[in-house]
Amino acid sequence: MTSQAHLDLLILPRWLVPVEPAGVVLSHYALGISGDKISLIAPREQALKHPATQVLELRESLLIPGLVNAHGHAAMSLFRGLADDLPLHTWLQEHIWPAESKWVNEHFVQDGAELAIAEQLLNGITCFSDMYFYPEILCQQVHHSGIRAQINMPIIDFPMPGARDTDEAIRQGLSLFDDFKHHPRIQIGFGPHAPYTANDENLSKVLTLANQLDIPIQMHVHESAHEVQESLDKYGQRPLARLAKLGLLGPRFQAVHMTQVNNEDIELLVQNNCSVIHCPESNLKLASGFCPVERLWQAGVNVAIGTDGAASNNNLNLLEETRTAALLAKAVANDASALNAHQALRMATLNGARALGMEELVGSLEVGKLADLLSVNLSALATQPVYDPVSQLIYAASSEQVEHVWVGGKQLLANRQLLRMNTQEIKHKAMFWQEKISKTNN
Ligand SMILES: CSC[C@H]1O[C@@H](n2cnc3c(O)ncnc32)[C@H](O)[C@@H]1O
Ligand SMILES: [Zn+2]
Repeated sequence: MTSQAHLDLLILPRWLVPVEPAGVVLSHYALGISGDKISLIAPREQALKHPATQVLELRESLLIPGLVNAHGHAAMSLFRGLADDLPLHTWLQEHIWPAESKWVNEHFVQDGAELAIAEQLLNGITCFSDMYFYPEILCQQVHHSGIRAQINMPIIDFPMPGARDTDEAIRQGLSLFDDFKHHPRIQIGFGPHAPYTANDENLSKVLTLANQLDIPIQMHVHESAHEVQESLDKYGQRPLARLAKLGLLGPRFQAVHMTQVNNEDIELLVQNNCSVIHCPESNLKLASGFCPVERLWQAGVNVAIGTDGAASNNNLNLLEETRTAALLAKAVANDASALNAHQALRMATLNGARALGMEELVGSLEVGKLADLLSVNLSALATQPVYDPVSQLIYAASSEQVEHVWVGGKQLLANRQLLRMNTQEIKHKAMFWQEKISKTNN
């Protein structure tokens, strides 16, 4: 587990959980970073023989791969708390879509994305996937903040902020791809919103281009029973079966939500090697339904975790989301052994990276992978004593215990301080939007 490169940083945590191999907890190991990559994982005493520019001793901390938030709508953080306690369709059609058509512009997306990126870094998220209007603005924010992201070009059958129609949105997606195809931390994908907002013709166009460019497709699918019934009435098919017939399903297809799942759906997901992105808190809050995580996992489907937007969650806290996923999986499967703590951590890291097509780059602590990682300080009373640090992380820790975060070897959070972002400024901008939106909404 070593290479001969000079170490820019040697981290000495109390525990190191690489995630791959599965279930391993290394005690008194060290991790070395050279440039943007992990170049050493070795027992502490052996690692200390390597010269390093900087050595960081973390006596009571756990080092893990960066958390991957596999689905969200970053800019919607500015709508956090605007419309609560509503079912999905009322929330979306009577509150969120009207608010978006009124408020969403480049400035909104810039300020909302900044707020979301800061919150995500504070919560140990090193990579996120997003689907929202003005994706070019989000790309700029990702570039400046240092975080990693997959940014999916939104496609929807009606006019949306920033694009008059689908053809314009697709053209913008192609130019975004051109602008960012060599960026070290940004990957572009397509984000057709949902089966009920994308017609066959537009989906076929997206598919052709995604195949040509070899880029992913992320879509809300089977989020509610209502969606499935509407599709049966209109097309005589469940949405997933319709997407399969159109040829959309494949290893680059990310089905977000999947709360309505029968055996034929599982068969389609397995045959096509699709990923499912589970958003338990959004599904609970909007009363959308329950994703059968254990059945999917047992069938061999790659299941990752997403927060969804802060307007339906209402935070971007992947550690909390993972805990909810672990607890909910047990209740849904009626089996306390479903989704154990180690599997839950894998879902929040390596499975997320795999869903986004980044498995070769990030998602686990392995020599040669990019140095996307975080330390969690387990010294708090709430995480004592430590029999198994992964159990403490998933079932007991708060994200306030996330202490340091690195993306591509660059430290972005140090002792809970954001190094490249100004939290006061971000807060003031959020308050400005809240005042502006409240004034006309009341
Ligand atoms: C095409 S940009 C994204 C679009 O999706 C909306 N949205 C946010 N959360 C959800 C959800 O859980 N289901 C369906 N649509 C959602 C968002 O408001 C944008 O309009
Ligand atoms: Zn969503």
